[in-house]
Amino acid sequence: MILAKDILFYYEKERAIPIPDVALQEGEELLVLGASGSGKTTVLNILGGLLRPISGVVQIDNTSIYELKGARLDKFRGANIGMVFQKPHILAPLTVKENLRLAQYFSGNSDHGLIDRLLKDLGISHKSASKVTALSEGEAQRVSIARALVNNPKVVLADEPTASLDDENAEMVIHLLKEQAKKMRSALIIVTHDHRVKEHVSNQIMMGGKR
Ligand SMILES: Nc1ncnc2c1ncn2[C@@H]1O[C@H](COP(=O)(O)OP(=O)(O)OP(=O)(O)O)[C@@H](O)[C@H]1O
Repeated sequence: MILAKDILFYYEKERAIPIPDVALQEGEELLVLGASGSGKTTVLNILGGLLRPISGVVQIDNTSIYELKGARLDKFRGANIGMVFQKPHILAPLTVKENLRLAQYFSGNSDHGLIDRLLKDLGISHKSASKVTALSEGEAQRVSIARALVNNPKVVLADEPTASLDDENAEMVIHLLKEQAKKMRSALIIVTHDHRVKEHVSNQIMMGGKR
């Protein structure tokens, strides 16, 4: 489902960032832990097709994503990879539902029933016509989860999804992320330094090599 192997990456040649090999099947989960600056965001961006490695392979569903160029890579990403960030990346002038429809539109997907199902499962159906500026942080992060899942992706990648949330919302967001990824049989990778997440995902690796 997602495989990363023998990745070499650096921003400056003399300081390579060690990138762990990853191999997850559908429905499996992985937590990548590490101190600030250890390279967690870097690894997630490499896995998500946003940052081309110097060498090595990233395969999603048997496609070597960095063999795809430009628009083909963008299209593949939209259809197969869902991303959740620390702060929700959703478009402020649009409503919740418009944001989700737009994400589907860019992937040529018109499964509007899935949008309704996700909003219901995530407990935000009543916010579907709200502008995203009118949402609480926990609600906005639930919209981000819906947006990440709206194209039924093979892989969901979450970068510090709980960092700006209080304990109650952090717990809910992790629970919902796991539950929805499992329901779609998506592989789920969360990178974080938030220790509240540790007890929720047993498959863990530490950036820098410790396990
Ligand atoms: N665009 C860049 N150019 C040069 N160096 C960078 C760039 N982005 C990140 N770095 C450096 O690469 C290293 C890894 O950064 P990265 O953001 O992946 O770490 P992180 O573990 O996600 O950190 P944090 O938990 O603080 O977000 C850091 O030393 C950082 O300063």
